[in-house]
Amino acid sequence: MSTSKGPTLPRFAILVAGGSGTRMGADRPKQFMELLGEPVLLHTLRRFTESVLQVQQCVVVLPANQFTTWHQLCAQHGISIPHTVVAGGVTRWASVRNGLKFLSEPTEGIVAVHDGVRPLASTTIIENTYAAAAEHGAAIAAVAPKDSVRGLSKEGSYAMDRSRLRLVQTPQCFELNLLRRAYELPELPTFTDDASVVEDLHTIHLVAGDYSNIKITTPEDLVLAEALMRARQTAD
Ligand SMILES: Nc1ccn([C@@H]2O[C@H](COP(=O)(O)OP(=O)(O)OP(=O)(O)O)[C@@H](O)[C@H]2O)c(=O)n1
Ligand SMILES: C[C@](O)(CO)[C@H](O)COP(=O)(O)O
Repeated sequence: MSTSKGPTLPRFAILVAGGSGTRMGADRPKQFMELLGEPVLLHTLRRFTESVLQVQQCVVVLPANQFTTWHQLCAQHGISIPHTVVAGGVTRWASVRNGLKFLSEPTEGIVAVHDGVRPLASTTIIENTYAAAAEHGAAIAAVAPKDSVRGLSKEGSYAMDRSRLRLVQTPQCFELNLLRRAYELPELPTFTDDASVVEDLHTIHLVAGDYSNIKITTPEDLVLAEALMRARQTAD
C-alpha cells in the first residue's frame, strides 16, 4: 500500500513496444510516431518515470532491430531517463515474458505492465493501480463502455447488458512473483492482456481507468491523443 512515506513494496515497470503496428499501417513503427514533437514511446516512458511514482526500474521492450533507432531518438531528444531495453517476442505475451525475465534480481515488489503506445496514462491511474495491486495482488485499469454493445450470434446479433462489461486498459499491476508464476504457464490464444494470463491463479481487481488513456492503434488515435495532450497542457 502507498503511504505518505512512499510505497512499501518496490515498484517496477515493463513498457511493451514490441509490436508491428499493422492496424496503423504507417511507414514506421507507431511507438516512434510523433505526438507534439516527441515519439509516442518517449511520452509513455516519461509517465512511468515521474518521481512521485517511485518506480525503481523501468524495462522497455522493443523489437531488436529497433534498438538503434530508439537510442538515436533518445539522444536526439536529449533524454537520459534511466531504463533498460529488452528484445520483444512474436506476441505481446512473449514480449512481456522477455521483459519479466530481465527483472530476475528483485525477490518481491509490484510490477506494472503497460502498453508503450498508451502515452496518456495519468499519474493518478498509475499510482492507483500500483497501490491496488499492493493491496489485492492483481489490479488493472478499466472503464465502462460508453456505447451500446451487441454480441454476435448465428442468427445475427443480440443486445448485451453493458453495465456488466468493462473495457480493459493498461497499466496492469501485479505482485511480482504472481506475474512470474503466471508467465511460466504455456501461452494460450485467448491471452490478450496480462490479466487474462494471471486470472486462473488470482482474482483481478479493477481500478477506475480513464477515457483519455487511449491505445494508439489506428491513425485517428494519433489525432485524438495530440488533442488530449494539448488539453492537458493547457489545464496544467
Ligand atoms: N509482439 C508484440 C505485440 C505487441 N506488443 C505491444 O503490445 C501493445 C499492444 O499491442 P497492439 O496495439 O496490438 O500493437 P501492435 O501489435 O504493434 O499493433 P497491431 O496489432 O495493429 O499490429 C503495444 O504497445 C505493442 O507494441 C509487443 O510488445 N510485442
Ligand atoms: C492490453 C490491452 O491494451 C488492453 O486493452 C489490449 O488487450 C491489447 O490488445 P491488442 O489486441 O494487442 O490491441
